Amino acid sequence: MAVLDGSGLGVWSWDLAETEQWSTGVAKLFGFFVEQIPAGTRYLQLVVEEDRASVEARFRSVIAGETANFTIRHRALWPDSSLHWLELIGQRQIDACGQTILVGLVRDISAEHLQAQELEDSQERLGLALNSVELGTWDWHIPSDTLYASARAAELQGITEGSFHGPFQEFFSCILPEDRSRMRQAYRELVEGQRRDYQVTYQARLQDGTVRHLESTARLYRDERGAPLRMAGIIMDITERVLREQHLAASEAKFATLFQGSPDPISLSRIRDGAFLEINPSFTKTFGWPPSEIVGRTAPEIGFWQHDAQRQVLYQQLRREQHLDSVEAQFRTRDGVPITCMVSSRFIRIDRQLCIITTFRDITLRQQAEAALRASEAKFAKAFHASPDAITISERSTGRFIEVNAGFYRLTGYHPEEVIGRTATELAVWPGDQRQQILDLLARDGRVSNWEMLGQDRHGRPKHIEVSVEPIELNGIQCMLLSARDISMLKAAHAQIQHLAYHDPLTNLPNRALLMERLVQQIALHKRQNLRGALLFLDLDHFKHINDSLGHPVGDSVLKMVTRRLEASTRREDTVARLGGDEFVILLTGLSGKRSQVTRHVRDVAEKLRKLLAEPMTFEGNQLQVTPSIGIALIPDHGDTPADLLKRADIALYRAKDSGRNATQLFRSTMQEAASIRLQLESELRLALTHGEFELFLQPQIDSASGMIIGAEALLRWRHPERGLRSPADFIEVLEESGLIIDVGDWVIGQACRMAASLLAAGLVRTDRFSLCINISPRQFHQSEFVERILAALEQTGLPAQMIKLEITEGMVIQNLDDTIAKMHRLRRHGVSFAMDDFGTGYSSLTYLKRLPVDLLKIDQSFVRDALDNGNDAEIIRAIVAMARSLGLQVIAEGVEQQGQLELLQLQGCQLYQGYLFSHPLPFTEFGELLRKQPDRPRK
Ligand SMILES: Nc1nc2c(ncn2[C@@H]2O[C@H](COP(=O)(O)O[C@H]3[C@@H](O)[C@H](n4cnc5c(=O)[nH]c(N)nc54)O[C@@H]3COP(=O)(O)O)[C@@H](O)[C@H]2O)c(=O)[nH]1
Repeated sequence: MAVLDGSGLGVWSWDLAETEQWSTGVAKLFGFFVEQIPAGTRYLQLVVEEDRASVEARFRSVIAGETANFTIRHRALWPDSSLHWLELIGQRQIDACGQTILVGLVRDISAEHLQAQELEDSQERLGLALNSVELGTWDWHIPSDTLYASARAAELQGITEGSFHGPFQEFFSCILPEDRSRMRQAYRELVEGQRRDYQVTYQARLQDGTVRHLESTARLYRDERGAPLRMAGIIMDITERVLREQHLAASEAKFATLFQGSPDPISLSRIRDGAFLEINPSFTKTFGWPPSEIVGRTAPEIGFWQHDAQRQVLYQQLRREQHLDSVEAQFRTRDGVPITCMVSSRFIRIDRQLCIITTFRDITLRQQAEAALRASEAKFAKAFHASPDAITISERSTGRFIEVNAGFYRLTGYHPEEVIGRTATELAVWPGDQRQQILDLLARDGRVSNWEMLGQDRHGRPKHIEVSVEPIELNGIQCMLLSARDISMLKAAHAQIQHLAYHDPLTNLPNRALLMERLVQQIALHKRQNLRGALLFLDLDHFKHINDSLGHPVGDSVLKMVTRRLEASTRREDTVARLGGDEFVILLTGLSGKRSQVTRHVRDVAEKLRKLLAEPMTFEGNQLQVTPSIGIALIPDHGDTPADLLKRADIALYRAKDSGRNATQLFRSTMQEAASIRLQLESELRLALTHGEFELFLQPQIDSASGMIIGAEALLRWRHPERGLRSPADFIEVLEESGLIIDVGDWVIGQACRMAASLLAAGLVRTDRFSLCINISPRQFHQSEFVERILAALEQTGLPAQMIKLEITEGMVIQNLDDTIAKMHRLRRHGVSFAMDDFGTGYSSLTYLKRLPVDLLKIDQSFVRDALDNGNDAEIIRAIVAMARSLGLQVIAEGVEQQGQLELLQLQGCQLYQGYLFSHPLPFTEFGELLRKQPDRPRK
């Protein structure tokens, strides 16, 4: 007992007969010496009042036999008022007397209790702290797979009945499958020592179906062998944070999408140093800088702003107002192109840096468009007021004038102030329903272009107007912009042109075009009505002579007189037309009856006309007589097209002329054949030129005094593939009439020059002793570039100009004397000389011969032919020779076939000659041979 007392323990016993025994130790444990405890003091009396009932209840339950052993903890208030915790560990026993007693050992557990209390307090505080941050705790005993989780942890895991005690799997059963493997992996790594801490986030699906985001952090404890023993950790609800982060991420994604996808340029720049942090693709597209060239640099560095002062002003405004909204500013692109933008800016904090986000809207094009619009409006106003045309703007519905220009005054005589507010109807500028017509056209086509109308001015004077109308909208009112041009003069001019196009200016008769139109109509009409008609093709015999000898004014008067006579003797329904020159056509229409009757009638008319025209005319006191030749074609007998009828009347006319002129001739089909043959010849000649069937023969010209060849005449030959060599006498006329003589003549000139140049080069001739005569046709000579052609041929062949002599005829000269003389002089200046061919057969006028720069006269062979028998011809030869001598000209006779003719010529003083007597025209090589045989031929 003393041992127990010494160790601070006491022994207490209580027999239920009310006797309690205390050891000294027990008394001490209650703060007394044992002798201080009065006899009969009960254990319960020393227990603090608050614990007494529970201690007693416990005793009673033991006594009642509910349990044999008991441990009771209670407080005891010591006499010094200090409170102590005691533990009574006892037992129900049966003593020797067979009585039930309670025996117990008492010890002071105040220190233990305090410790436990402190632990409890500390746990409570921890619990409170964890609860306050809503953390749950868990502790897993790994070997036994027993997990303890706080109520909060359990609640977070979706377990609602307070704290959890059970297997690990059960606790974490609510984790979504996709997170489980991550948790396992983290645990594995923890166990394997790859990581020190275990921290996983996962999602737990709660019973109501909602998902909660949780984060669990834990530590692993190992036993002394290092095997996993325990894992303890906390669970935290991070749902709000995750959702916030997700929201933030979504918002950032949205921002990034907007930033990247914005059609407007956006930049993000840092306030601290003004450096660009980011730009979007549209910025690059608009301003040209890629991010790599701009990020980290400032606007002034890259020269972004056109005016740095503007940048500073706007920055101050942004600071003041905290925003900039659609402010206009001027920038420059990477290439220095100025751009105007509307900018909007905001401050924004990114990564704890204060930045400015700015959006730009390029309005350069808009501004340009606006400027263009303003310019266009100004131009329109200028064009409106300065236009020579009358321009009006009027309301479409009412016709009221809103604006008119000065041109309107010029057109109508109305001043703008008299017009504005009034309608076209009131002013009667568009008589009738013409305005309505315009409106209808406008409704149908959307616009009116070049529409001809008849307007009138304020005095009622009619005007031909051409209008164009465009619909326009002015201040929401549908209007029309009408421009009107006075085309009265144009119309008159057009009518005049039309008249001129269809009439001959000299006689005012219908011309060929009008005749052809009328013919077309009449042919159709006659066909329908089974009528007949006739075409009389008429020309004046030798009219050219009148023109040439009496001059063009007289010729014109003759033509006018002929016109008057023709018009006077034909019906109104007939047409008298002039085709040109002295060619007239009379179209007789509406003839009925048999062909023979009509033929007779037409012949009579033609004969009457012939006689009428053949009557003398008096001009300025001089009497003149012209006779016509008339060819007749019957409609429809001689053709059903204008061209056929005209051609056949022409053929008949040709025949009338052929038969001696001053005659009328009705077309017959046999005449057509002759015309066809001529046509055939023309086409063959055309081919002959392209096929190279033409040749030049040379006929020597002789000086009878020396017997030497002093020149030659180049004469054309056609080597026909079937008909052999043909003389130009057979075809020269066709060449002339068809115009082919131009091309053939060119060939002749070129070939003659080549031949002469070749003879010269061969040393067969000398420049000063030989000239080659080339026949020139009237048509050739009258080409405007005739001189140039001759000179070109000389240049191409290198032939000295004095070696050619151009043969012209009197008729050719007389057609246009001044032009002829001018051309001859131009060629003469280059050394070309001229021979007058067939002299004596035409006018042989001394007057013009004196003016012409001719060198040689050729006596026509017709005089030479009969000179021996006909004294008259011999006399003519003598006169020509005398004339040549007096004019200082050379003279040569052609067609000399007989020695007698030559002697006569020599007797008359003509030494030079050409003719079969000496030689026929020869091919080039033979002519060369002839030259070679000359006794005194020039040496090279
Ligand atoms: N525009 C061109 N006219 C040319 C050209 N070549 C010839 N002609 C002209 O053709 C007409 C016919 O010429 P052609 O048949 O050659 O007759 C010429 C001589 O062959 C012929 N002649 C010469 N000597 C005699 C003779 O002794 N007796 C005789 N009966 N005839 C003879 O005379 C014609 C030459 O005449 P002319 O020109 O008047 O000197 C004729 O008008 C040629 O001019 C040509 O290239 N271009």
